[in-house]
Amino acid sequence: MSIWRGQSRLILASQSRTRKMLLENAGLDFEALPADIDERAVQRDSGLSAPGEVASLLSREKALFISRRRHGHFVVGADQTLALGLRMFSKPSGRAQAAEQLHLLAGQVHELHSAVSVACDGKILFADVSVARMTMRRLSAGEIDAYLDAAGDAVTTSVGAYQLEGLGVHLFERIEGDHFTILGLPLLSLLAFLRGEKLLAV
Ligand SMILES: Nc1nc2c(ncn2[C@@H]2O[C@H](COP(=O)(O)OP(=O)(O)OP(=O)(O)O)[C@@H](O)[C@H]2O)c(=O)[nH]1
Repeated sequence: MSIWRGQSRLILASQSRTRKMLLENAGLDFEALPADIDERAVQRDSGLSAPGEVASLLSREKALFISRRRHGHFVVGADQTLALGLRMFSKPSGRAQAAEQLHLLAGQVHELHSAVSVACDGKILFADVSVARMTMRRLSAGEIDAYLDAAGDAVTTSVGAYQLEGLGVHLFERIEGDHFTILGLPLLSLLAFLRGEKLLAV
C-alpha cells in the first residue's frame, strides 16, 4: 500500500540507489529518472563555491531538468557535497582516490551538506539544505587499507567513500546531524512539504 496520494506519480530525479531506498522505505510510489546535467559545468557557470549553496543549486537543477520534461509531476532533486574546511570532495573514482580522501579526512571534522528540491512544471516549489558534522577517527594507512579491502567498490558511490549505515561506521568517533542528511537526502523536511501539499496519506 503506497502512502502517495498525488494524482500523478512522484518522480525522483536521481540514479542514487540510496535515495531510491530511502523513498521506497518511506512507502512512496515513484519513478526514478536520472537528471542528465553536467554538474561541474552548472557549478562553474554559477560562480558558487559554498558547499551548501552548490548542493542546493544542483538539487534544484536536477529537479527542474526532469520537471520540464514530465509536466504535471512533482519531481524531487537532491545533491550532497562534502567539505573539509574550504576544500570540497567528490565521489572517489576508485580505490586510490578513496584512500587519498580518507587519509585527508582522518582525524578531522568534515561537513556533509545535503540539499533537496521539489519542482513541478519547471517551477521550484520547495528547497531545503541540511548539514551534518562528521568527526572521523585518526586512521593509519593500514587501517584505511583494511577498510577499503572490506568495503570494496561501494566506496565509489558515496561522496565521502563511506556508507555510514554499513562499514563506514568504523571510521567515526562522533556524528552530529540528521541520519538522512548523512545518507544524502533531507527526508524529514521533504516529507513535511509533501504532507503540507496533501500528497501523503500519513
Ligand atoms: N548509503 C549511503 N549513501 C551515502 C552516504 N553518504 C553519501 N551517500 C550517497 O553519496 C551520493 C552523493 O553523491 P551525489 O552527487 O549527491 O548523488 P549521486 O549519487 O551522483 O546521484 P544523483 O542524485 O543522480 O546525482 C548519494 O547517492 C548519497 O546518497 C552514506 O552514508 N550511506
